[in-house]
Amino acid sequence: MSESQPLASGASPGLRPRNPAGLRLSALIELLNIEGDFPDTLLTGVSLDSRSIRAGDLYLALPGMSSHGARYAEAAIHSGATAVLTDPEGLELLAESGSVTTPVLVVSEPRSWVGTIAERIYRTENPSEAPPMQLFGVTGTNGKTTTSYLIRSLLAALNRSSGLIGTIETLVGSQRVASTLTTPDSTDLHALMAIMRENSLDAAVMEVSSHALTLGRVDQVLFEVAGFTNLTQDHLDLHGEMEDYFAAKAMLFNAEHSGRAVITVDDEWGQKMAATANIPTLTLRTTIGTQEQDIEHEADWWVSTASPRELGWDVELRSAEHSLRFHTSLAGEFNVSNAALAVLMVHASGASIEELQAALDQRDPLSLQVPGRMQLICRAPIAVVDFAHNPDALLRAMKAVQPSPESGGRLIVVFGATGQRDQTKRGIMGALAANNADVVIVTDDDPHDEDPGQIREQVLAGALLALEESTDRSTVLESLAPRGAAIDRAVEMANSADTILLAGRGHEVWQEVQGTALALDDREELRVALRKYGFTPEPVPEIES
Ligand SMILES: CC(=O)N[C@H]1[C@@H](OP(=O)(O)OP(=O)(O)OC[C@H]2O[C@@H](n3ccc(=O)[nH]c3=O)[C@H](O)[C@@H]2O)O[C@H](CO)[C@@H](O)[C@@H]1O[C@H](C)C(=O)N[C@@H](C)C(=O)N[C@H](CCC(=O)O)C(=O)O
Ligand SMILES: Nc1ncnc2c1ncn2[C@@H]1O[C@H](COP(=O)(O)OP(=O)(O)OP(=O)(O)O)[C@@H](O)[C@H]1O
Repeated sequence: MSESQPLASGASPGLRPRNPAGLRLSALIELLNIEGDFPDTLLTGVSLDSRSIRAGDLYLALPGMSSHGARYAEAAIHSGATAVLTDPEGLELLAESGSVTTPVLVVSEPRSWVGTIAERIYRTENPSEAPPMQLFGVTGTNGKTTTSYLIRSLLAALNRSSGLIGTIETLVGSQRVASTLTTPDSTDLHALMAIMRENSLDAAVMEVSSHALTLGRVDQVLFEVAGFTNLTQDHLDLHGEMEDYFAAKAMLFNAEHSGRAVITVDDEWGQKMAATANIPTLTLRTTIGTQEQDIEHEADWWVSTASPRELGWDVELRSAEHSLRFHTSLAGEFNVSNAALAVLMVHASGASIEELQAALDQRDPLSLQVPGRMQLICRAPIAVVDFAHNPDALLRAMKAVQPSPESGGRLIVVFGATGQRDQTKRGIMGALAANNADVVIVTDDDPHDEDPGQIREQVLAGALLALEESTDRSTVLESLAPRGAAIDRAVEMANSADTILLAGRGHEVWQEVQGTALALDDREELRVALRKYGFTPEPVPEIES
């Protein structure tokens, strides 16, 4: 690859509100209930990352997993921080360096104060100029991004403006910033919400990751409606066990964080989530074709029919009293679930059935392209780029594009696994691919600092084991890197009846290898290869990522 750039790890969106109320240092000392005799000053911003500090900010020097923020206090002060809040370990580090001259406040658990402090500093000075917004929070292993885009589009069809905070991008009024995290740090999040209020947006739609819930990134954020998609294996590097992963997600369905919930109860985790939630909850069953007699009060709403139309679906969503019909252009049964959840979350926020039905009929708001999510790049062969990067998503994406036996086409899958993340999913994904595709090309995803060859070996080992155990599969297995070469190989092997699925990277345009970001966009690599072998890709959408 010719293009590369150093990674801006921990970089924040860096956007700030115009008129934050700020917080006096004396008021902060009172809030924290600590001693401190410093000249008073108004803190006008706050960050826990020295690289995004501005003049007049409070720098939060927190302990992290790889370092302690106190090590960056000098840089923060150089950038204009007027005070530092840290823990006793941070104080020791500052004393060792001896160069910090600004007021230093010390509490035992500074992380638990981040949300409160950020919320206070970024409160809008004159609330009448910034009316409150409705907040929507979506959590779950898969489907957060897609559901968030669908909610935003449905709100627009109801003439309600909204901002978006998620994996792909942050949309604030007319500004669009590429995201580095799914849910930003609490300090950035409160700043973004303040900007959205200043822009008089009616609502904000946000993805809430389990990392965010665990690390307190959504502290002091009260969602009007929280939604749950599903829970399947991922992120066990952080959470260890599925039970802990569940417990992290469950924090959202608590009165401290949310007013109401819509919970998909297709699997046992969803049912457990609904049983655990201590807020008013609507439950949703999205297994296609569920009938009223099957459901026996197990869910408030269910998908009674979903009929394929082109690549998407015509859907009927029912409750004991009501029904809603909608169309979505999104491929894959899982997108019926995402669309149904989006519709019910907007309903739970106050939109009536009649209003919703009119908007769904007149504006077709659930038909859109989410960048890198089941994105159709070519029709012959069918070539799709998808963000599936965990076992459940990969299986569902393969099922969604599986050629019919009559077509005579094969399914060719290209994917890899991320380095320095949940290693246990690698072999599982290899086995799933071997059992569901005709050709599997194992390649690199984001290896981060791990040896990419070793990651490929682990994926391949799972695939080989699955084939050994199978009596009737003759899947072709290849391992090829770099990723561009694997994509080229997939297209070289394809004929126009085949289907190619590039899974794992979706909208991503940089591949992280040993601290360097290499330019790599699956969609572009695929288009280049398709043209090279004489196929015709679809036109490139106006905004792709
Ligand atoms: C595992 C994890 O979430 N780590 C996050 C965490 O890092 P950390 O607390 O361990 O921080 P550290 O690197 O030890 O540094 C200590 C402190 O020094 C600060 N620092 C560090 C360097 C510097 O130059 N200046 C500076 O001030 C850091 O901001 C931090 O406060 O706090 C940092 C600052 O808030 C985050 O940037 C960092 O996210 C990293 C980049 C990350 O990749 N996180 C991913 C795994 C993540 O959060 N993903 C989820 C879910 C994605 C999904 O669902 O697929 C997400 O919401 O994005
Ligand atoms: N409801 C769903 N159930 C299972 N898989 C899904 C669902 N929705 C989407 N997927 C799959 O998961 C991939 C990621 O989808 P999406 O970006 O909407 O989820 P996400 O929760 O935001 O993911 P991440 O947290 O990794 O950003 C999709 O590309 C698709 O393969």
